[in-house]
Amino acid sequence: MAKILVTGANGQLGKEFQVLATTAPGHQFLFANRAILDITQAAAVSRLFKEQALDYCINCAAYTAVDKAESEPALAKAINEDAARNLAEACAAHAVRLIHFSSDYVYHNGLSRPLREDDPTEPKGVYAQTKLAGDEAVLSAHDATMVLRTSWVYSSFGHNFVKTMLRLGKEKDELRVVDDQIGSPTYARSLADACLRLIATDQLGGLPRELWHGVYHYSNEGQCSWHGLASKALQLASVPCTVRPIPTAGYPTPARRPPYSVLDKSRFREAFRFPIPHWEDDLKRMLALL
Ligand SMILES: NC(=O)C1=CN([C@@H]2O[C@H](COP(=O)(O)OP(=O)(O)OC[C@H]3O[C@@H](n4cnc5c(N)ncnc54)[C@H](OP(=O)(O)O)[C@@H]3O)[C@@H](O)[C@H]2O)C=CC1
Ligand SMILES: Cc1cn([C@H]2C[C@H](O)[C@@H](COP(=O)(O)OP(=O)(O)O[C@H]3O[C@@H](C)C(=O)[C@@H](O)[C@H]3O)O2)c(=O)[nH]c1=O
Repeated sequence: MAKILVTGANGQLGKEFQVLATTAPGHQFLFANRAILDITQAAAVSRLFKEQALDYCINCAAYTAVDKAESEPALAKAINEDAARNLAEACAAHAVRLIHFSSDYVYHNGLSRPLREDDPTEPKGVYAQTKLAGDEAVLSAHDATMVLRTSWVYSSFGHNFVKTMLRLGKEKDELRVVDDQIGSPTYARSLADACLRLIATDQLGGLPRELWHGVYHYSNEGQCSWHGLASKALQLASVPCTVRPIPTAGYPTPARRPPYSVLDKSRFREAFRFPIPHWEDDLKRMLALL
C-alpha cells in the first residue's frame, strides 16, 4: 500500500484527489491543506517527512492568482519556487517520489502549433515566471520528480473560469470574452485520475525509474479560445446569455496571457498510454455535478 501526501488539498485539484481517494482503497492518503501544512514553512515540512513514511508526494499547493501575482511577486515566488524547492529537497532526503504541477503560461513564445516540453519557455508574468522557476527548482533538487504541465484547469470545486462564466452569465444579458487566446481546458478530475493511474502503474513496477524525472504535458484533448469555452459552458448549462468574442486588447489585465498555449501530449501518451478525454466531454461531466 502506497502512502501519498497531497499538499494544497483544499484547492480544486486537491479536492479532486480527495474525491478519487474514496475509490482508491489501495492507497493511504494524507491530505494536507494550508492549515495542516504550509509548504513555505521548511521546519514543518521537514517534521512531517520525518514523522510519516511517505512513498509519494503530490504537490497541489501553489499561488495561482495570475493577475494578483503582479502585485505580490515575493509571495508568489515564496510559494511557487522556494517552497516547491524545499518540498522537493524533503522528498529527495526521504526517497519520496514527487508529482508537481506546472502551467501552459510558461510558454509565451510566439509558436502556434501544439507545444512540446522542449520548446522555448518565455513566461511573461509573475505567476508564469515563478511557476517556471519552481519547475526548474524541483527538477534539480530531486531526481524522482515529474512535472506535469497542464492548462486552463477547472473543477466543480474552488474558483475557475468556467464557474465565473456561469455566475456572470446568470447575472448579465451579455458577456465579452477574449477569442484570440487559444488553449486546452482541463478537468481537474481527469488530471487527478491520470496521476493516480500513474502511481498505480508505478506500484506494479510498470514505470522505469528514468520516467520519473522530467516535464510532461497533460490537458484534455482538443482546443478552443476562452470565448469558445465560455460559450460551450453556458450553452450546456442552458444559461441564456450572449457571449461576444473580443480581442485581448478589449479585456485589459495586469498580467499578459499567451495567445497560444495548446500542449502537445505525445510524451505523456507514449510514456503512460492512458486515455485522455476530450474537453467538451469532460466539461459535460463536470457541469453535471453542479
Ligand atoms: N488553475 C489552473 O488553471 C491551472 C493550475 N495549474 C497548476 O496546478 C496546480 C493546482 O492548481 P489548482 O488546484 O487549480 O489551484 P488552487 O488555487 O485551486 O489551489 C491551490 C491550493 O494551494 C494552497 N496553498 C497556497 N499556498 C500554500 C502554502 N503556502 N501551503 C500550502 N498550501 C498552499 C491554497 O490554499 P488556500 O485555499 O488557503 O489559498 C489552495 O488550496 C498548481 O500548481 C497550479 O499552478 C496549472 C495550469 C492551470
Ligand atoms: C472574466 C473574464 C475573463 N476574460 C479573459 C481574461 C483572460 O484573458 C482569460 C482567462 O481568464 P481568467 O483570468 O479567469 O483565467 P486565468 O487566471 O488566466 O487562468 C489561468 O490560471 C492559471 C492558474 C493557469 O495556470 C492557466 O492555465 C489558466 O488557467 O479570459 C474575458 O475575456 N472576459 C471575462 O469576463
